Amino acid sequence: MSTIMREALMPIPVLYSPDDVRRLAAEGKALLIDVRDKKDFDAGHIAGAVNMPDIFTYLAETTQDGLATLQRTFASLFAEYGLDGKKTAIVYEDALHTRYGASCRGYWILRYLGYPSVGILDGGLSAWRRAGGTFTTETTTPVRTEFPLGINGDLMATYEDVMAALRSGGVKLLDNRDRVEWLGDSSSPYGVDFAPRKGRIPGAVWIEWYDFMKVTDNHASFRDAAEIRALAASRNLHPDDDIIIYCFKGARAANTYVALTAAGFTRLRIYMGSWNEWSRNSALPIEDGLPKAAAPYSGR
Ligand SMILES: O=S(=O)([O-])[S-]
Repeated sequence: MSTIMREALMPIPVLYSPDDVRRLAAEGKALLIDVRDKKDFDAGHIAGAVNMPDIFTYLAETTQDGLATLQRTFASLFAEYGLDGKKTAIVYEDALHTRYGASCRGYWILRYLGYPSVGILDGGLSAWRRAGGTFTTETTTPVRTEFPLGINGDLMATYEDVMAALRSGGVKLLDNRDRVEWLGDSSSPYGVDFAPRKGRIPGAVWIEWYDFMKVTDNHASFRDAAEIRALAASRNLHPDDDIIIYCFKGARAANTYVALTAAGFTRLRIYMGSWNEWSRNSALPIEDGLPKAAAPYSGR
């Protein structure tokens, strides 16, 4: 994709090309947010960027307290880093397919918190480098500001929403984790036994998150809208469907959220607690063993 994603179905820009980012930054209209680990950030980043690895590492819970903590934590971090509602927040990672969708998680969290203008560096630093973008080791000291909080609750699914979806049947569940997690051979990307149970949420269909992208010469970009719709349709997911996406902790889900939104899906939520939360609550049902290919949940 060459520049800002301009699908007619997606009027608000989400993906910003390196040129777009360079221009916005030069005009003082962007705050760049680097979601990589500190050591990677320290080794070289885009001038003016701030480092927020917590965007990727934070483990969310979707209880009332968990959501309140998530909102408080990130509103405070973003205030600390100078997000005042006027600047466009541009989130970036190494490449769209190498950090489990971390930049998309940043995008989604900012939208959930109601930030008015937020985008993702399309292709991450891989695209930036290819476009001749420069790097610096100099750090910027952000000026704390007031973060304009206004929760966009329609984007979030809680574990209770997922349970309600299992019972009512009207909502579709999309699991986009890596194959080993879907098959129940591993509980997480952090290790086979990082979480207490392996398997999947009953009735979910699976599309591995990588499949929404194409990779050429190590450079990942989202497939075009028609390909994404066709891929989704192969699992009976259609643009008007009410869909909850989950992964292990919401980053890959956010990457797929961006892909599906670009393809015209309008009723998407992310279950931000995802498998990390679900698998730790033994009262919540799982399907283990080999997938039954989205058999309906039988414990209504
Ligand atoms: O992508 S992830 O949040 O499951 S690590």
